[in-house]
Amino acid sequence: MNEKTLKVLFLGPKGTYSHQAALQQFQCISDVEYLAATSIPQCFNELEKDTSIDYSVVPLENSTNGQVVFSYDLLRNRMIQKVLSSTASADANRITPDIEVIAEQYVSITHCLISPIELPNGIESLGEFKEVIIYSHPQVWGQVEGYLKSLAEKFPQLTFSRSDCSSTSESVNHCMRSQTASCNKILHLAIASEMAARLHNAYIVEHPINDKLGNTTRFLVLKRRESACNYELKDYQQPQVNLLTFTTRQDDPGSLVDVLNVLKIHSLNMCSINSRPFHLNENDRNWRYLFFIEYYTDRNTPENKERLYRDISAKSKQWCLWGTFPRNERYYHK
Ligand SMILES: O=C(O)C(=O)C[C@]1(C(=O)O)C=C[C@@H](O)C=C1
Repeated sequence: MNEKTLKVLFLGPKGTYSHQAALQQFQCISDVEYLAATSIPQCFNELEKDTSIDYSVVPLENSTNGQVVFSYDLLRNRMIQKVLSSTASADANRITPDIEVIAEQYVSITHCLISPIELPNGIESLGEFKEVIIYSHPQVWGQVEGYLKSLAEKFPQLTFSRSDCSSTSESVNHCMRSQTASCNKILHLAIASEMAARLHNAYIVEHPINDKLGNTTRFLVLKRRESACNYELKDYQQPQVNLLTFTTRQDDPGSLVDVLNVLKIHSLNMCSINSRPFHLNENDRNWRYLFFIEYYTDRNTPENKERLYRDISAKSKQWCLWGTFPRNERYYHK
């Protein structure tokens, strides 16, 4: 039982997909205060700085357009900072980050084309304008590419432009404010969720407009490693997912395979691999990569965790385990 109100940070304002992920994650808890951050970096920074915040929910990847690079790079930067500041220890290659991943969440993405004003003929009303400016979060463009192309083909006389906002829900705010300040030949639209349209009293022109039905975004739930907060989702019925990042001895042939082979030796099944470029400092050379892998563990594997970690230390240059958390059953939904 939690005695205090849980404080949960998400990319705001209310009505973002991150907000939906946070609501899904903590729906079983009655006393939760949801706090809106203004950017993904703030979701990390505030959690680290403000010890009154218990959890933070951040997007990690989308089933249509892949990595949310903002989040990957914020994790990467934290590992690199630790590499630079860590002093020699018994296991010098192992880095322990200040934040930890405790859960994952999946939100089904149904994008809507949203207007601040009522359009009497729906989408056909666009023909009455000279210019249309569409606002959204940068991650969204790659999820609606086909739809925006067909819109431009349908209205060849119209000038379309795109403008990035800090989140989808913020883009609804933005188009409402811009429409009020704009001439009546320009229409300001947003791409966001139905919830965002409802919360801002805006009008849905068309939906769903994402190119792929079943489009889903995966979120991570973070906490400070030291935090004593005892809300935990230990679901041992599900396989446990381990998120690990590492750098390799890049000039040694086979150095990546050597790390991955450790999983094979310990009978561990890898379920994802990604990479991001990194520089240890400004003089560091280009084209170095930090790898993100996820692998499953359960009650029986690995037989010897300490041995696994020793083997990873021996084969990688630096590595860190961000967390071990249950596979969310929404992972399997289409
Ligand atoms: O802007 C939002 O609504 C968010 O929660 C962020 C975010 C993301 O960064 O991936 C989440 C889901 C959608 O794919 C688009 C944007």
